[in-house]
Amino acid sequence: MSAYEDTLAALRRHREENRDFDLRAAFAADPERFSRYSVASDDMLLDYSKCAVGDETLRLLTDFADAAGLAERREAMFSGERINTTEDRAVLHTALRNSSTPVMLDGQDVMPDVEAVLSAMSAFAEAVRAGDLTGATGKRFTDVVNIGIGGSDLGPAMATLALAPYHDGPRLHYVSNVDGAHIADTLKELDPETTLFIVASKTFTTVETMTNAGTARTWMAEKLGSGAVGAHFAAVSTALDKVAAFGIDETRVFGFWDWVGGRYSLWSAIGLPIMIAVGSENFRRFLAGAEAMDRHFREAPARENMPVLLGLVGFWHRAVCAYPARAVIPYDQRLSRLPAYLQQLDMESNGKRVTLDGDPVAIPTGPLVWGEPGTNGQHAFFQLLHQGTDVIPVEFILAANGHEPALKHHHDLLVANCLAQSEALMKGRTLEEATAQLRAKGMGEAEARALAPHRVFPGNRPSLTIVYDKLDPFALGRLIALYEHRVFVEAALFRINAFDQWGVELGKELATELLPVVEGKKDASARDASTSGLVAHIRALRQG
Ligand SMILES: O=P(O)(O)OC[C@H]1O[C@](O)(CO)[C@@H](O)[C@@H]1O
Repeated sequence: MSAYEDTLAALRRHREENRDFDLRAAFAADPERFSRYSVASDDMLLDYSKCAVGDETLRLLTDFADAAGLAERREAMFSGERINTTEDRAVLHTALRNSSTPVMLDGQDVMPDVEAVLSAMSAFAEAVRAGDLTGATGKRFTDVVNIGIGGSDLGPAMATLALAPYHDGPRLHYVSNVDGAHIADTLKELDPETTLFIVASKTFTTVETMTNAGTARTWMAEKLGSGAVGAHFAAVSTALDKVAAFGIDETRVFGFWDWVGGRYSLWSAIGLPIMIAVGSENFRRFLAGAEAMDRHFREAPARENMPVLLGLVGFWHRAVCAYPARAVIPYDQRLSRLPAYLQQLDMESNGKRVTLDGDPVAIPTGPLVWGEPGTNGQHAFFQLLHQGTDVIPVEFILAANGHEPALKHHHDLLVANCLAQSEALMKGRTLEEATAQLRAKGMGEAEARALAPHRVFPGNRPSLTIVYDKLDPFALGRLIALYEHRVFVEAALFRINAFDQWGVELGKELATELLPVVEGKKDASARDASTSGLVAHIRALRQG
């Protein structure tokens, strides 16, 4: 057996031997449990003491990380090796927020290009913000519409909302869905004279984005004349030839590189709408936060390293405890798009079924990631987290301070609720406690015994909590980079390639084949019975 298989077997044995691990007992036995199983860097704290791990678990997990070659793989990423082997690409999103050393790729420093694009973005963004760059009729831009999908949408959309207190530029809108409702509802609110479109697509071939961009171009031409269109469009892409073919002037095109994965691209020119919203200085602070996390990830020893610990605990829950999902619950309304963003980051990266060598994986890989902000989630799905039959580890994210000092009582309630949920998941409520509570309310013995089982919480359910001072641009950059690196750590332990996404291809190919069938230009008889039955039903409804 290899060291990897050996340590995995040891981890599984350890899990079996500790099946009855009880968090309540662990806290009762060890007053130091919180300080032992939490780690801080500046104002950011990661508390994983409410997860069923101990020193031996962490020793085995770090041995496993060594056997999986985590440290070597991390170094390979930072130093520009082509670790995305199925696409033969380097993975260098960390270079986009690097402010110090040269970053070499194939013998060349990529930093001058990175800096040049950042400067061009800043000049463009600041001109839009100041009203120096205007639409065709000379009016300043009041609204910016980003047209993109996946990594060309979710990151900027999430960050724009997260940084709302810093948003002093034009209004931002995000159109992603090919459903015409999305662009129609957006355009309804807009004045073409004061609207700027950014077409954001790494490949500039994505059908949703190209369709929406075409519709936006037609709308603009119909409203202001075709000569006006150029002044109202900019683009972000790695495929500069395709942008030129679409007709966007090269002075309004911001490039990036194939070594930036779509879901890791909000630090690149894909972040242009964020910069227009909050200004280039705040965008630089956002990058600086990510860079601080990069340094921490690269340098801190495993037991003090937040992304490593988050990844080890995530791996423990998924691959050893076999929990199918994890919930990410930001107690921050402005992080309400974070779960959707993390779904792409995590599930498109680690939803893989073969190893780097192409062999079927022997362990479960990336979990289902989902969530909603607290406290809203409490009134929706927390019932299942507390009393459902599956154990779903929860990740709470919380700022100590809000941006509304006049509404401090709201923030106090928010914090109390967040802490209450992790306490409730851990402590639960026994049958005896539930029965006693009902008796104390004056309920008769028979009724109390009948109702008490419904009020039992098993408890002993794992959660971890990330706390920081305030959600400012630096803190957001650090938080996103923390999650990026956690995904990296888990991928290294799963021994999969986190940087390709072949699983999205088949559906795209079939959609291309099905379009003429839906349009009625081709008959559906060659499809399976279900698909052709659905096509027939839809056609009948369309004719009726
Ligand atoms: O930026 P593009 O090339 O339009 O791609 C959008 C998204 O589509 C995907 O390729 C998946 O279909 C994502 O990885 C990517 O972020």
